[in-house]
Amino acid sequence: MQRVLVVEDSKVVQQVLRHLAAHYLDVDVDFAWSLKEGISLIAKHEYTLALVDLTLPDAMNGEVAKYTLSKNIPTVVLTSKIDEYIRQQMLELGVVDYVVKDNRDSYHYAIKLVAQLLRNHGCKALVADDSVLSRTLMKQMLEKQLFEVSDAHDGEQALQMLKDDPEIKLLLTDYAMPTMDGFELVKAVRNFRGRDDLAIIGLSGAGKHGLSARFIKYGANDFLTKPFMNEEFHCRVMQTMEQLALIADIKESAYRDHLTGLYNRRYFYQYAEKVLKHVEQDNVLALLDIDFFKNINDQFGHEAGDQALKQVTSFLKTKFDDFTIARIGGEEFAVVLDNMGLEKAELRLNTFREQLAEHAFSINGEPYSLTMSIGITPFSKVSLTGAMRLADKALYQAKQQQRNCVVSLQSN
Ligand SMILES: Nc1nc2c(ncn2[C@@H]2O[C@H](COP(=O)(O)OP(=O)(O)OP(=O)(O)O)[C@@H](O)[C@H]2O)c(=O)[nH]1
Repeated sequence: MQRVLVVEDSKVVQQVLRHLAAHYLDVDVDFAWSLKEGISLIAKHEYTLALVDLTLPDAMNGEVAKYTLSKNIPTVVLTSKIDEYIRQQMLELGVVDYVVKDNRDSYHYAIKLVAQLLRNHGCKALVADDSVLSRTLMKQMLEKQLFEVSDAHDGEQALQMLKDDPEIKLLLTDYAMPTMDGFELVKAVRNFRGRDDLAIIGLSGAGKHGLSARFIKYGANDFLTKPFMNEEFHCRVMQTMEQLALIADIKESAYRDHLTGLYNRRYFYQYAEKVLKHVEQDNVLALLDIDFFKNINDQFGHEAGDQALKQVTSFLKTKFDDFTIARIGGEEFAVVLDNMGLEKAELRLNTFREQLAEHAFSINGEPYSLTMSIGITPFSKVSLTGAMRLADKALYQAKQQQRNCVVSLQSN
């Protein structure tokens, strides 16, 4: 679990940071007022990252940053003033970045920077450059931003590494390289890794006009001219990774059902097609539908119906957390039980059905019981449309029988 330490002596600033951290950071955050308090927290916990004020009443000369860095905690510094001397001092210390506290947005920027660094943590990056010096420098800079970095000495090697490791999320590539230059590399990589999946930043020496535009046309997200300032490198990488994260968020929300947070019908169809294509083993498709759900809406109102749907979702999640669950209709859910034969799946779903019927749900604070009818079918050998048709037919039969039962159907 990631953990962040914030050391800030101003009451107002700490309050603002607490508020922003609660909103943007999904990790444990500890706050300290002084170097002394910071030291005692560091003795107790392991920190992924520290955000510290450069001057504190008991540490006027950046001692807090020196201390966190000496404990190998990547550190972002907050400073109320900046000049070339302070800047150099901080770069020499090895801080990840500094944020000047000169306007209201500074704190917002600082916390968003921490959020991005936490996302970088363990994320894989690749540097492709034929110059050892340049490669080593960029590797170090990326490592400071918490990436897990590997490097390649030319385009061909980089391409192979990207083919072998789909977990690489950032590529920094020089233009001039033997065997395959930066343009060829970007073009080749974009054939199998989209902009939403891999961020690319192109690099080249100064004075090569037009390279930036060509890099971007071939599919790079951004461009840097060498030599670059530490801060420029840092900002470009951060911004590019932030865009990648935003796209991932948009994609994720397009695949989620707003009310329950489960996957939606669109995701379910794409996922199920993938399972069909790639998995040889037995899979079972189950369609689960709440019985007489309309009664809840009619009796207690739509809001209460929504609450019931959320409660059923939580119940489903506790019982099928190893499997993909989707809400594919109003009160209809689908579960793919992959790697499970029909008999075992039927047993498991029957147990679930009994447990659900005995569970005390709550509507407007009053206990309420629910049941579900379930239709299941194996679907390794039939098409998804065929499987959906069969599972739907089985569910219909379950509704026609006594409800609160599992019906299984197989294709001939
Ligand atoms: N509150 C709420 N109700 C929904 C939502 N989506 C669908 N419904 C309601 O779910 C009810 C489904 O009713 P029916 O199709 O008659 O099914 P049922 O009452 O569960 O009866 P059986 O399925 O035959 O057991 C309708 O009243 C819909 O308005 C939703 O997101 N929230």
